[in-house]
Amino acid sequence: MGARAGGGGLELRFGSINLLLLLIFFITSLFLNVYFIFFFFSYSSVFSPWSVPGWSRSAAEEAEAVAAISCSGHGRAFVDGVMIDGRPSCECNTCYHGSDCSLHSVDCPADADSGNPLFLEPYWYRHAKGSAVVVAGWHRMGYVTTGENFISVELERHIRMLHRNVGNAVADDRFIIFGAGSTQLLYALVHALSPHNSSSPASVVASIPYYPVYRMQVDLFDSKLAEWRGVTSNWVNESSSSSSSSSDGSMNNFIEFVTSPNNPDGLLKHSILGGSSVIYDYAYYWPHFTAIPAASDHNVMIFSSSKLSGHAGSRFGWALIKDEQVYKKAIEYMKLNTMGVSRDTQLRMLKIIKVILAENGRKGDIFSFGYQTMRERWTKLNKVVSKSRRFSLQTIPSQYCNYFKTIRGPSPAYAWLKCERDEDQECDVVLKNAGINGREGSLFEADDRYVRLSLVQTQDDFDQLVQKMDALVSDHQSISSV
Ligand SMILES: Cc1ncc(COP(=O)(O)O)c(C=O)c1O
Repeated sequence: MGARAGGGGLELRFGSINLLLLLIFFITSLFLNVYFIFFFFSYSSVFSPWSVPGWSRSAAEEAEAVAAISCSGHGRAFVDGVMIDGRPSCECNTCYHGSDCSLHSVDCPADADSGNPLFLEPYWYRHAKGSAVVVAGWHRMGYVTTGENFISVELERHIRMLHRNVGNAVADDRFIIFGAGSTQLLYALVHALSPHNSSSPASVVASIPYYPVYRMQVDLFDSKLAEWRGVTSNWVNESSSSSSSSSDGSMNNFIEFVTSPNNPDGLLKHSILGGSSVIYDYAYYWPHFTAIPAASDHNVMIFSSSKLSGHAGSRFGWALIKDEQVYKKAIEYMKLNTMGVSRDTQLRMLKIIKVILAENGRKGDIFSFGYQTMRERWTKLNKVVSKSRRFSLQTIPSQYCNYFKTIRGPSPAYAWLKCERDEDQECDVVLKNAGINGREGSLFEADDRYVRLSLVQTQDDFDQLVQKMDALVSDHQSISSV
């Protein structure tokens, strides 16, 4: 009995060991199964990594945490900002400082110099949700994208739609190229329009006052294909007579830049030479800055997101081109120069243009917002400047706008201020002494009695400009009344 009982105890012991082994085997197998299933879903080529939910969550959380950093309404923090105390620091507007941009320097000069289009920043704050883009680590790592010549098919389609909706340019049945800002396209098109089989270079010209980068690029690249020849009006007779007289095509090779509305004076401009090689720079041909009298339909038209949406930092521009040969030469230039525009930029611009299109025509769309902001600024500055006869501003006529379907007043990107007194030969010095930094007329090959004042920067920049201008004008009034 005892022996049997002992044998039964042994059996029981073996039974428990078996059970334990079984349990260990079961747990190990469970663990391995979970591990392999996880591995399979995470790294298998059948199920891509983006099928793992929540992979963008930490990036979104990081972006939202940085957006929540308070910079007192006088600055902003960015995810890639300089880190201080473990978080990105505030980047303050001009004349504001301190860790949260709350301190204002009264003696600081107003910055009306640059064309930095931050007047549109508040619009994008309002549309933060719709305009956010998630860029995965593996997003379009290769050189290619959906279309030929490194161009996104969808972005191209949306750009054409945008022109159709705004009515500022004929974009259908036109070739399109993208550039790293319109800056890159300016010279790409000079190159493309230059006759490659002529014995002498094309003459590149523009009308005073003109955007100086045209001249600077032609001079810098110093190509045997194109040469800067200065002011368009000097060549009117030459270009019309030369076309018949020259056998090698030397003097009729004019490339004329036309900026409309013009930087710096905001006026709508047309070609003077009337040739076929005219580059229409339409960086500002959007309802924020001008009435849109008609859809333009020229051979070469350049646009820029910098002044359309305010995303100057994304460096994106495009050109609409009628002639296939010109297009091919421009594409060749772009291929050798940068192999197209950053695919990350194209992704971001697609989203931005989608938001613009979705809002298009609604109350508060980007064009209404842009026009209202620029119109208010222009009206305010005019009121201050008109208090004294020492200064004057350019006159821009009110005009019917096909976009707003009404006659609208001027809302230029820049004030082209003139010092009217004989002794104020250098207007920018007069302004500098009053704490206003503008851009002197001679930079645009105009008289130094003129200064360009930027109206497209932050509201803080504009407020400081108006305040300093008011003080200058009031000062002059009190002196002249003594
Ligand atoms: C008339 C004009 N064209 C072109 C540009 C270049 O713009 P972006 O290279 O930012 O597109 C500017 C910039 O201010 C401009 O004023």
